[in-house]
Amino acid sequence: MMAGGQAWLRCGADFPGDARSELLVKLDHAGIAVDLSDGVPVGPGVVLFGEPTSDLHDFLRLLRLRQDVRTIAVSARGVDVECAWALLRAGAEDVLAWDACEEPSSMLAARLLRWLEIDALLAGPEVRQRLRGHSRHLLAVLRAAVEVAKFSDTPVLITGGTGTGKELLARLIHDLDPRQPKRRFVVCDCTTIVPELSGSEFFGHERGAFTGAIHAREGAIAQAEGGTLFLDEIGELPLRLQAELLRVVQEGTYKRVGSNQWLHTNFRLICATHRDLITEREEGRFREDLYYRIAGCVLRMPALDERREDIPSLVNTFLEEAMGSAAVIPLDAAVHDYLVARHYPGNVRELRQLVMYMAHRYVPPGPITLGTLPDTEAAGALVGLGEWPDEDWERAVRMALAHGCSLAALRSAVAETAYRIVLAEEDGDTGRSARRLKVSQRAVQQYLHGHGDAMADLGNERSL
Ligand SMILES: Nc1ncnc2c1ncn2[C@@H]1O[C@H](COP(=O)(O)OP(=O)(O)OP(=O)(O)O)[C@@H](O)[C@H]1O
Repeated sequence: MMAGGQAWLRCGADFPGDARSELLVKLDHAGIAVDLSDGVPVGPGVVLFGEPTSDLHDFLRLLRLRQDVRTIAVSARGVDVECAWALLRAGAEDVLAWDACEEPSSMLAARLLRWLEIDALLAGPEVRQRLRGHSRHLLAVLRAAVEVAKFSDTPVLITGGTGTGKELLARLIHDLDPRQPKRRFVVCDCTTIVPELSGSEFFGHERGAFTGAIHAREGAIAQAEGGTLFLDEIGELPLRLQAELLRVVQEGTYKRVGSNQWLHTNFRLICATHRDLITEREEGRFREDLYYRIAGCVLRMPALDERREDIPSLVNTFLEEAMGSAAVIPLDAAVHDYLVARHYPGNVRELRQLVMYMAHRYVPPGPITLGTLPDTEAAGALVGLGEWPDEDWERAVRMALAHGCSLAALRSAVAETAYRIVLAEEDGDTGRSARRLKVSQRAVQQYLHGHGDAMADLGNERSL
């Protein structure tokens, strides 16, 4: 028996018992321990159902809120396409019909084993010590990155704003690449490419190829042979060089500038850009054929504002880095709340610089207090408050009113959203959430209780 790990299984009363038993035997043979309890699922798992009821959809929606859960929904009989899409939208990662598959239990075991392998890598130091954060958005990207690194050599396109960690992610994909022996990770910044040198940075050149080419030189493509070529800011590459790069990616051949000899090459290509290449393509600034060659797998690094729950652990990481100690220095509650709520146009890089500055101003002992923040931050905080509620807020309220929403329903929708956001950002800690929401801890617990009940009910096989 091979070591597989643990998965969960929930089974509706209308799913055939013999199929369920067959699956349990298969998972056992694959080395997967199965959690059949009524508790809240953790990790990868399977929900077996006869009819796609609204309870099933609610169950999937609740699971989707948990970043560590991935679900395959399996119907006893064929599901129509519309129903399959609805289940995917609700939160399932895959939908199968038991009676339409040749070996459904083998398929499920193989998929769960793959997910368990990815989760084990995600939890390992190679990933966790480099890219900090545990938000749903970040974990989804990391999972996809681990999968493409380990199980394919597809070209990867990483998109996202400045400072979101695109280069960090590219290096991770290179390091997880199982190809042996390990070759180089070569970075080529497309903003620094000089078109007049005909891409000599990429292709290399022969001696005398252009004025100033005193010696022959290897380009980035030759240096990346057998390894990874990381083309940063690919959206800035001039159109003429895009055509030359296309041939390299398509045919695996290139010529050094000033040479007639075709050379063969083989490397993993990872590109990054802060631009929207689809718009660039539509507006004629980026070649469509090149886009499809480089975008085998597109990974979007989320902005820090989309994953505020990662801010406390990033702050700790940067404080440790700045102070050279593993001891966690407590943040004053006001500093914590300010850092979590602040807007970060420069994303993680901006947060890192801010924390580095605070570490340098901090005088121990005791927590880090508001006075440690740069003076410019206080001015920014006031501007932020003055601008709220803003146009987006008004538009949302107007829409809700236009749909006939009552004031009571609006109030409860706002409260519901605020509870959800703060609980996610505070990792479910009711004390900290209560403090931020300025309500009693009991109120937060009651909110959770209402939702927890739904989760427990839906986790119960009798209710499916
Ligand atoms: N998840 C993370 N955990 C720890 N540090 C991070 C994380 N994401 C980004 N950083 C840090 O933020 C900084 C910017 O990261 P990186 O250079 O990878 O971003 P980028 O998206 O490539 O930026 P740019 O587009 O401006 O080149 C680096 O100091 C990096 O270490």
